[in-house]
Amino acid sequence: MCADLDSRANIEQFIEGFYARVLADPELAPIFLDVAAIDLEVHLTHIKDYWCKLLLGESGYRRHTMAIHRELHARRALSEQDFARWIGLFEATLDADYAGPYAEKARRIAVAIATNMREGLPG
Ligand code: HEM
Repeated sequence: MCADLDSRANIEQFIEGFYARVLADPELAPIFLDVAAIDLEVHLTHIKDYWCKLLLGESGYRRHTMAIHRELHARRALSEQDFARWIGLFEATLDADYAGPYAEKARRIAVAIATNMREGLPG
């Protein structure tokens, strides 16, 4: 049976699965590992808090996501194709193991934020 994204434990597991795919992607992985040179553990903590805020209403995440992507975009332009890949991997992770109202909410939010983010970046 598929799990829903209705608890922190399930959201954390989903994010681990999503990042396994992102960091195995030949186009997206270098943006995280070379351009941003993330500290994976710190980054994953932020991402997990972010999705727990969006889906569960938790208040742990208080950072300026758009400004972070604007800075990133200035160093390495984030293209339409990059966003399509990001969404594709997000949805593939959902479709493999998750189902239910929270999983569908995550899908809708991810697509909406990706669209807004893309439209909010210059060029
Ligand atoms: C082309 C698509 C995307 C790429 C390549 C991308 C890449 C990145 C990278 C490299 C970072 C780390 C930046 C740094 O620490 O300097 C980051 C942070 C983050 N991204 Fe994205 N991103 C994309 C789309 C999205 C979307 C659509 C969302 C939301 C639905 C999102 C949410 C976040 C969050 C919450 C952070 C953490 C920021 C923090 O440190 O607080 N990203 N992203």
